[in-house]
Amino acid sequence: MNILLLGYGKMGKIIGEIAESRGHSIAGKINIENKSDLDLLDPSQIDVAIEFSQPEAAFENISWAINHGVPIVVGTTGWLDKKKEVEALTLEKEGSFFYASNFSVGVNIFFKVNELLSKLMNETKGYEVSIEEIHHTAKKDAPSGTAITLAEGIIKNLSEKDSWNLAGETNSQENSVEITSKRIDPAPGTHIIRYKSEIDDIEISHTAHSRQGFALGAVLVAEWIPSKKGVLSMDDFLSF
Ligand SMILES: NC(=O)C1=CN([C@@H]2O[C@H](COP(=O)(O)OP(=O)(O)OC[C@H]3O[C@@H](n4cnc5c(N)ncnc54)[C@H](O)[C@@H]3O)[C@@H](O)[C@H]2O)C=CC1
Ligand SMILES: O=C(O)C1=N[C@H](C(=O)O)C[C@H](O)C1
Repeated sequence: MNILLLGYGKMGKIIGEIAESRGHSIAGKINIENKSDLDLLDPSQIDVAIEFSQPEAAFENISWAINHGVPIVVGTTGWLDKKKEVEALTLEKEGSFFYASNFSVGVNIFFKVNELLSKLMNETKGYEVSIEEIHHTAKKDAPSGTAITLAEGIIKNLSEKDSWNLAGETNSQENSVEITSKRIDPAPGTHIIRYKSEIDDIEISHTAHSRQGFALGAVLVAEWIPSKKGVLSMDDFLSF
């Protein structure tokens, strides 16, 4: 396949290496400095775009791909206020748009464990839930996209919670899941869910040892997406 990399930073570089090692070609490597090169590309020669850039850039890149009929796999976090707009554009243009806050298989298993635990905790009184995420200091958004997905999984199942907030924010309320974001180098991504009570604590965590799992997941989805249409997610891709 011919793969366009929208964003060629830490993630884009690893994704490019994995894609080439699996026999794919790189149609272009777009960064902030050369983003006008997008206009020089022939979209009909691109099988799929993989977007790992930064929060302010994602919407424009995604719109470019959908408007040019290029299926797009998006890993950038921190732009979700525009997701509904992207979904509407995807349906209007009959395009293919895939977003995941986290492409690693391990984290997607962790998402399921989080949902199961929150269902069990909904039947149990006396525990207060919270989320902690730890990432490298170059990360631009907080909380992480993964922490938001975890909070959404809890809110879906725990009847006493209907929102989330960042620790220290003034909108903190009893019905809100508190998320603490820590920035410590070189952490590629750690997420911890805690249920605390006077009697005991229950804790589950996922720790990425490198960016390899995120990058491989994005390439595997890119190989899968060209024959698919619509607004897609890890639930469509994974069989569990
Ligand atoms: N969903 C997932 O599994 C994962 C998501 N991420 C997310 O991916 C994004 C990128 O992460 P990193 O590679 O670590 O960041 P990075 O800062 O190393 O790279 C971002 C790159 O985007 C480029 N960029 C800026 N504006 C652009 C534009 N208009 N068009 C194209 N490229 C542009 C920058 O030049 C930079 O090279 C972040 O939002 C991060 O949270 C990171 C790891 C896993
Ligand atoms: O910025 C990162 O590095 C990561 N971002 C994603 C997120 O915001 O959840 C995924 C992963 O944790 C690494």
